Amino acid sequence: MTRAYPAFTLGPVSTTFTQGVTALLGANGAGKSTLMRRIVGAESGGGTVTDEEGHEPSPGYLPQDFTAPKQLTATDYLRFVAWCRSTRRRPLGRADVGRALESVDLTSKARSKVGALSGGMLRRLGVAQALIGGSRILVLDEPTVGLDPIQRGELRRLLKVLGRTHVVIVSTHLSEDVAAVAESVSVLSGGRLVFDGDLAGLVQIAGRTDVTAESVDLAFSRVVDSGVDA
Ligand SMILES: Nc1ncnc2c1ncn2[C@@H]1O[C@H](COP(=O)(O)OP(=O)(O)OP(=O)(O)O)[C@@H](O)[C@H]1O
Repeated sequence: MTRAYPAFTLGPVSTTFTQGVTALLGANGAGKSTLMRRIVGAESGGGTVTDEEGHEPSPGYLPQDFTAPKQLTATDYLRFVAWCRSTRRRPLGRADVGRALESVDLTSKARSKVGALSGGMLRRLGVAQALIGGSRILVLDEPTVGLDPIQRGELRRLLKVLGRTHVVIVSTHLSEDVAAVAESVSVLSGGRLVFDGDLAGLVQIAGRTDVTAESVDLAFSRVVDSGVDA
């Protein structure tokens, strides 16, 4: 797929995402959010995105600038999301909201106002809204950014759990996130895919077998410097 802005071009990017967590790694401005918006259909451009049956998917999406109305309770907000995503064939309601809150470990905050949630909880609420509708594909744009180490740890654990049942595509520029949660990595540089494979294959590029933030950093620098398309 492609997307051209006046001063930036994404792609052509051709890749396949599978069940588990794939980290989309890249420096600021590498094109991660643009690629994610193309995947979820929030941005037009060249090429197509299809699921395994060849249909256009409707992934659950956590945008980078996720917010929710502060005066609503977590439940009321999610019920509104469920109502928006309901179709005649598939009405969504109370049970779907309950399941989404449980999945992100926010059941105890169901009646709390959005404005009273911590940054980490708000981000988990963002993941909960992405789960409403039951898509197997989750596209999460920098879900750990701005969180403190404890909140980041909680979110990483959540991503790992979701990766057991979903195709989770998560963008980050933190090599710690990649080392902690990803099975696969797609590295973007200047709008081009310069690595696409499993985490062990990425660190091998730096001559390493250990998966740590340091080995990921080293390999990331190598693939970005080489600039060879994946
Ligand atoms: N709507 C737009 N119109 C014009 N240019 C855009 C638009 N959106 C993004 N860009 C440009 O495309 C490039 C890639 O942006 P993008 O937000 O996809 O990168 P990113 O890797 O997600 O960066 P970050 O990590 O900082 O969020 C940037 O140079 C940005 O200025």
